[in-house]
Amino acid sequence: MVLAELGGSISRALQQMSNATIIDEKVLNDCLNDITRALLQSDVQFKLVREMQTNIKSIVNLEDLAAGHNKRRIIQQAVFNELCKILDPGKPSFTPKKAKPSVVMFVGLQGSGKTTTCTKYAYYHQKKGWKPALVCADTFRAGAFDQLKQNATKAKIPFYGSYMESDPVKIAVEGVERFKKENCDLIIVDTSGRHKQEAALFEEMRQVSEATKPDLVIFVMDSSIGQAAFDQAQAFKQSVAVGAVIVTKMDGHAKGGGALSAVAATKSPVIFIGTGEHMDEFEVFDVKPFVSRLLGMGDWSGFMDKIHEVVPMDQQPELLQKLSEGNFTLRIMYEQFQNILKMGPIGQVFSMLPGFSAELMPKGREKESQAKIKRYMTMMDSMTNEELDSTNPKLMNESRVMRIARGSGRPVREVMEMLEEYKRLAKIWSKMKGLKIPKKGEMSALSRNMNAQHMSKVLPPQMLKQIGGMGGLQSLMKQMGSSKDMMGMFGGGDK
Ligand SMILES: Nc1nc2c(ncn2[C@@H]2O[C@H](COP(=O)(O)OP(=O)(O)OP(=O)(O)O)[C@@H](O)[C@H]2O)c(=O)[nH]1
Repeated sequence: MVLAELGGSISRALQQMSNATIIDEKVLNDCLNDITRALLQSDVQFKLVREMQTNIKSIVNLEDLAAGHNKRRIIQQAVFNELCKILDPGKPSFTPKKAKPSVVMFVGLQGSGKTTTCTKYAYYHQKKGWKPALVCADTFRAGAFDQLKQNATKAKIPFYGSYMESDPVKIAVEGVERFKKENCDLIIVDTSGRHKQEAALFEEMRQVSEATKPDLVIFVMDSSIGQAAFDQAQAFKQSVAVGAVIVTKMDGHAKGGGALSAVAATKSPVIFIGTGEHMDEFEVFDVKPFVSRLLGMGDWSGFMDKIHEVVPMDQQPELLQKLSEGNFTLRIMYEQFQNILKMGPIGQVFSMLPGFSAELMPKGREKESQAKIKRYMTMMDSMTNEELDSTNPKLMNESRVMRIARGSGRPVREVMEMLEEYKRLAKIWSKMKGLKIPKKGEMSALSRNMNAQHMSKVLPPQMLKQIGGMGGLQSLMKQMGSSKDMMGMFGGGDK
């Protein structure tokens, strides 16, 4: 996401300043001007940037800098604090409680990603043991109900809506009542959008809100709207009691700075960000780790959380067993691809570690490899169970390859390429053969080394070099304390 570029620009400005032999007012001003420019280019509202610049200048004491204190740290800390201040409205949003019915209403312009986000929000909670339900009160856009129905069905979430009824208030009330009776604890109401802010939209929102009395109204904003973010967020806040913000499409070319403006305009926190079209491309938004990452200061807890979140713990012992027997099948490859996709581009995950920035992965490459993984998965979707579970490379004869190519609509060349990739991975994983499976809490040095060895083959060479080669990787993994977490990244574990 382009916010990484903002982080890079700020880091460069700080670096340039700390390279200067004498820090005088001019050097400090140049540094702050560079930071200001970077923020404006990322669509942070002009007024906010101005305020921030003034605040930093009043906090940073030139004498401290001249006295040889760590200049970079002092300014970085001031920038960190100011960015956190903008993103933290000072009070948390309403948090629904499990097993107690809450109504959450979603509002936003058409195309902001509202309907998709409703389902992502429901799915996120469902995975955590909630009983969510979706109500489609969007009677304005033809096809809105079908879209919600499709998403909800895929995620196995109960839904309510109507093809005949044109009154959104009536549908919203009926849906909320029904799901309250069914003991759902998170009732999500998707409302209509319009292409632009207009009176009819705001009036409809007010009516739905009055009739359903939501515990929380979430404003969904497309991160690519740029400098318009502040005014748009403010307009919604003036019509309904917006209590939280979700910023979508943070994976795209959006500059993302609009998130800061939306918080300032609504005085409500960003609670999640959307990072893709898929159901699980949705991340909890935490101010400090986010800003920390932005400034290249690392986000240790985010890294751990991400890994824990994507690794299906219940699958780990079974998987490790198969690997220790040397059985790396296409199905296992498919499941690992699923993990990688859930985790986000690997470079993005590594950017959460101190000292690693998203710039480490050549820009654009992560997307490319993600798209390739998705293509491979499409081809594997056309395979039979026998093919997916076999460890016999000879099974994949010409006619099978042709059939898979036809079934998935991909060229034969790509199927061959995917099978080559499988062979490459199978070779790497074959090193796990004979690995003694440690009992819970008994992660041995041997398995730790195996992990480091395995990781060294999977990491892009330039990343491995940056870590300090094999030795660096091993000590990094030791520092992380639990090698289980690193194992988990590739689907293994020490259960
Ligand atoms: N890349 C990316 N696309 C997203 C994200 N969230 C939503 N989208 C896409 O944005 C488009 C619009 O999303 P919808 O959910 O239909 O938008 P909406 O705001 O509900 O639109 P209306 O129902 O017409 O008001 C769809 O193609 C979604 O797949 C995201 O986080 N990243």
